[in-house]
Amino acid sequence: MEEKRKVKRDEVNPMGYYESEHTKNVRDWKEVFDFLIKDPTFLPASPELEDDEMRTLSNQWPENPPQFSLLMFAREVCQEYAREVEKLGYKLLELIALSLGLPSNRFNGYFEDQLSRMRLNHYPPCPCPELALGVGRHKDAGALTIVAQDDVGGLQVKRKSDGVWVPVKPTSNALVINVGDIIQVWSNEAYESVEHRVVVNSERERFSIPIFFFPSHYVRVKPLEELVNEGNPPKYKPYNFGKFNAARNRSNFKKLKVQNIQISDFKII
Ligand SMILES: O=C(O)CCC(=O)C(=O)O
Ligand SMILES: [Fe+2]
Repeated sequence: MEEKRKVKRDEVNPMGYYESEHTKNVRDWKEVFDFLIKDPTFLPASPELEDDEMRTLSNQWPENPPQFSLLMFAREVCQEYAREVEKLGYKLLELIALSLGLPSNRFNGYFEDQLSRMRLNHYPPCPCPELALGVGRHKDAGALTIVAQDDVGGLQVKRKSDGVWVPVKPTSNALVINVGDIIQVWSNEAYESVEHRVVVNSERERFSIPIFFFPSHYVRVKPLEELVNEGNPPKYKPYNFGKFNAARNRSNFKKLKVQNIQISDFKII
C-alpha cells in the first residue's frame, strides 16, 4: 500500500496509481495504474479555453520493489506490450480510414504527440456486487481502445436496439476493440462509439488492460472535411482534444454535481 501511495495520481499528474476514480460522478469499484505511451508529453494545464498554459506530463513508476508488484508485471513488459498494441492500433486506424474511402494514413498525423495511455485495471471481489460497478456506464473518449481481459468476465456493452447489457465474453488470446468518441466524430457518425460498463462479482478479482488511443493535445476534433457535404453536413462542432481531456481529468477525481464533458456537448442539432 505504501508503494502505491508513492505513485498515486492526482489532478496535477493523472499518471500512476489510483483507487477512487469516478465515472459519471459515481465511484468505481476498482484500482488502476496508468502510464503514458509517449513519455513525457504535454497537455493544457487547465480546461479553461482562455488559459494557454501548458504542462509536462510524465509517468510515475514504482521504485520499490523493482519488480512492479501491482500486477506482477515489470515496467519493461508493460512498455513492450504497449509498443506492440500501438502498432495494432495504427493498423486498425488504417483499416477504418480505408473503410471510409480515405487514404490509409489519414489519421496518422493526429497521433504524433499522442496522449495515449495504458491502464492496468484491478477489480477486487465486491461484497455487494449489485450495489456497485467496476466502471459505470460510459463511452471511451479517445479514438480507439484495445482491451485485454482475463477469464473472469464483467465487461458489458449496451445493445442499441433494446438497451440490454450484453456480456463481452472473455476469449483467450483475443483483444476487445472499442471504437471511441473521436472516431464517431471524425467519421461524422458512420462509426459509433459503444456504451459499456464493468460489473463486479463477490467471488473473483478481475484484471483488464486497456490501451486508450488519444490524439495530440492540439488536435481539433471535428468531422473530416472529405466526409461531409451538403447532404451530410457536419454533426459536431470542432473541439480541442487537450482541453476536452483536461476537463475529463478534473471530473475523474471528484464527485461533481453536473455530468462531465461529452461529445454531445459539441453536437450540432
Ligand atoms: O475492464 C474492462 O474490461 C474495460 C474498462 C473500461 O471500459 C475503461 O477503463 O474504460
Ligand atoms: Fe471504457
